[in-house]
Amino acid sequence: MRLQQLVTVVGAHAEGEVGRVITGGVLAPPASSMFECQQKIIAEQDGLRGMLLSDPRGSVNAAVNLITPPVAPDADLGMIVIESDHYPPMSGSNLICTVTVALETGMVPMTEPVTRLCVDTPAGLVRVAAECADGKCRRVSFRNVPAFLMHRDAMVEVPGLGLLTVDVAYGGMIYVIVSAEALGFTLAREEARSLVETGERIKIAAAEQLPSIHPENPGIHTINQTLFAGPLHERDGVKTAKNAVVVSPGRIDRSPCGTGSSARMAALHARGELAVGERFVHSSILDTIFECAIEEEATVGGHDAVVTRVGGRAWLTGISHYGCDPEDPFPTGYRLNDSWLTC
Ligand SMILES: O=C(O)[C@H]1NCC[C@@H]1O
Repeated sequence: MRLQQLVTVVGAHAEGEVGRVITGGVLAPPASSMFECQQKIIAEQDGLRGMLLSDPRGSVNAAVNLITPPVAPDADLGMIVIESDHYPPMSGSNLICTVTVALETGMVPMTEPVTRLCVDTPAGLVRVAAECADGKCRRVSFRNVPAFLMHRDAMVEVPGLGLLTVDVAYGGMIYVIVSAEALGFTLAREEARSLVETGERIKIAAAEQLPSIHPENPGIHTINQTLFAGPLHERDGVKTAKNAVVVSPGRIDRSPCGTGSSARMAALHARGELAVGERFVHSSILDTIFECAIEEEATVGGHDAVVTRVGGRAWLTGISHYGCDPEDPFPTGYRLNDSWLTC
């Protein structure tokens, strides 16, 4: 066996969404912030994304996360999220996987019944409470970076769909939020392919027509995911909604989407539909749930914002070692769009 770089990856999923975690074989570059660390990885080590998230070693249906030393002095670990087409500043399902893997493999000491950690991400510091028992991390909840609306009731012309009314909100990455009902979707599993095709079209049109830049970090810009929002219901006194987020190049987030949940809460709060302290149960296309709430109001670059908490569970699925034979013709992988849809 001749492998040029041996990368150790622990498999995990959060409420159905695969978020693998690199625990060895990759050194993060030195940087003065996690955002700079992310930018250096994009510039210098992007081959890792191709190698781990494309055929023949991986798949576009997963994300991988690199655990790094933190840059901020009061953080416990750093996290760089690598998705198939994008490096998001933050990701809820990936954070839940990363924390669960870090605790269950002993990279970070576990304290029962609750381990409190601060994770340094390109979006900022995220404080985490991990409920642990008998060596198992049972639930991870995190206080996300502030979420806010960037465009409210904006109009987007989408080829084949006409003029749509959408919101754009930031929850750790930038979402175009569209009513699922208005487009005839119930968010059932059988709709996955059609949701992906429609969602990618909406994302491309909205990204072009609704420029969106984070007011405090202009490096965070451009809509990169579509969130189909199901109707808000109240069940047993608790606000709840289903959603489906389309992750490029074209698949549905299997989890309820942590950053999308924060973005949705910002939009609901702006309309007076979700108050500070009120519970919000967000469910996925698989009917798995994230328990959410708005903890407090905030402001970001003059925008009204909310600080949200999102919680869910993750499970480890295995440990793999990946590498590349020096004669392998596909060192950074390849893609064929037979397994997803491209517009
Ligand atoms: O939970 C989240 O925030 C995400 N899950 C996959 C797509 C987003 O990164």
